[in-house]
Amino acid sequence: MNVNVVGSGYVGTTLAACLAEMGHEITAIDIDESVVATINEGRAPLHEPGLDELLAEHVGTRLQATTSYADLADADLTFLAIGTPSRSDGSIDLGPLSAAAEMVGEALSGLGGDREHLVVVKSTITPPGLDRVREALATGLGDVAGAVEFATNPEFLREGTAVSDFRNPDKIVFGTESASALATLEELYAPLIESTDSPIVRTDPETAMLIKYANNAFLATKISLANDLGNVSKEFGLDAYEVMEAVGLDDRIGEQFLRSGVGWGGSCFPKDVNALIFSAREVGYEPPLLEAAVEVNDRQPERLLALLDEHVDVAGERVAVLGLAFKPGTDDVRNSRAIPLIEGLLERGATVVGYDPVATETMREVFSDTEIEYADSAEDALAGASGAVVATDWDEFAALDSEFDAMAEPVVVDGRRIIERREGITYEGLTW
Ligand SMILES: NC(=O)c1ccc[n+]([C@@H]2O[C@H](COP(=O)([O-])OP(=O)(O)OC[C@H]3O[C@@H](n4cnc5c(N)ncnc54)[C@H](O)[C@@H]3O)[C@@H](O)[C@H]2O)c1
Ligand SMILES: O=c1ccn([C@@H]2O[C@H](COP(=O)(O)OP(=O)(O)O[C@H]3O[C@H](CO)[C@@H](O)[C@H](O)[C@H]3O)[C@@H](O)[C@H]2O)c(=O)[nH]1
Repeated sequence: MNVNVVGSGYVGTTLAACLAEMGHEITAIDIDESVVATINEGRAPLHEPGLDELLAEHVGTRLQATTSYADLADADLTFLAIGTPSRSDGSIDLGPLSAAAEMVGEALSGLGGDREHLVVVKSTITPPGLDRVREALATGLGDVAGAVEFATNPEFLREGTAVSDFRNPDKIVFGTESASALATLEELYAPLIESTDSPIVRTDPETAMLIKYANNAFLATKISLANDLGNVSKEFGLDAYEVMEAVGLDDRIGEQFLRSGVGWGGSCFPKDVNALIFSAREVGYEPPLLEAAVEVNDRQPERLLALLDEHVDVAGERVAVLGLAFKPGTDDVRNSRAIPLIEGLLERGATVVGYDPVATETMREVFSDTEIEYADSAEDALAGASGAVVATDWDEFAALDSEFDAMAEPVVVDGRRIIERREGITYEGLTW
């Protein structure tokens, strides 16, 4: 099939590359010229394992990128994979997605005769927000609004494992309004459905999106519950991981997403849980459990820093922050727990030196070189530091050993349970 993917971020680029791998002809559209140029060189515009290889293979044959919407109508369907960032009140900013929907509508307004086109929202957007996108699309389409169908197909991939998650989904959710739209999506995904046997959920566009929000809300709340229980374990002097590993053996609970520590970050959990709370309040419902999940999460960084305070007064001292990305395997620092940790250290008057294997450049957009220092290695970050705080569970941190010997005061506060306890360091963690 001939497919447009509008928006070439983590989701759009992964979708475009994986659909090309499935044999489809893909046009990736982004307003950012540098993103488009990078893709056309056969490289990913962001760090995502496996994506460079896929793009190198398919760009120039089945996949090309452009900033132009001009040829949109030549395709069978158009995905919208535009960001839906949070506003300060927790609601989502529908501006970028609505603007893109209107531009797509305008580009499709030349559709003539009996030609039909399907517009599929891949972005995460609350059910009430979908009407805004429908309206924006209809505004752009003008007279030919009837020739375009609307559907949703929420995405469940994780950053850092986006390509493998896309290739092996736990489920595929189609939110459609007609049998023909459903048939188009099933034809598009047929190679994936056949190769993976993934369950297909067929529903309406709004329910599909609530499934996405409920999924993320459940996972974020599961981690917050693990953190709440982890804090109780710590206060009892017991090992939270030993407890939760055993709890996770219950099939009804499951072993995943029980790792307690400094909390959840990223471009999705904080944004999506807050958007769900905001939308629920708008229709008159206060969701207490979701509010508590956010509150527990917001408190974890300060709990971690309090452990450091017990050992060192960091005012005027150098403190290493190991890990800047919100999780390993990505250069994304959106809502990374490293951010409140760095803010807390700066408030205490510390000189912060951050290190991350891939996320230094993205974190530089949050904290400039005048606010914090950036080191080229964990070893350099630790040298002369009077404390180290671990914000991300990169594998390489598990191998750190003699590097701690160069610290001025070897106090290591582990927010991710990744550092080996060893002689010569004072180890503190939230979980034991
Ligand atoms: N990141 C994830 O892991 C993930 C997973 C599942 C769902 N989602 C959802 O998918 C959506 C996209 O997320 P993302 O992380 O890929 O976003 P992103 O910010 O990485 O990428 C968005 C891209 O859209 C481009 N863009 C903005 N306006 C445009 C326009 N008018 N026309 C063309 N391109 C335009 C931007 O330049 C950017 O490259 C969000 O709603 C998000 O919640 C994200
Ligand atoms: O046991 C755990 C598991 C995760 N985390 C943290 O939770 C955050 C989110 O991790 P993860 O879910 O792996 O990453 P995301 O890429 O944000 O993926 C989530 O958000 C995406 C965007 O909506 C969804 O598509 C995915 O299904 C959903 O897992 C990170 O800060 C992790 O460090 C923990 O603290 N403990």
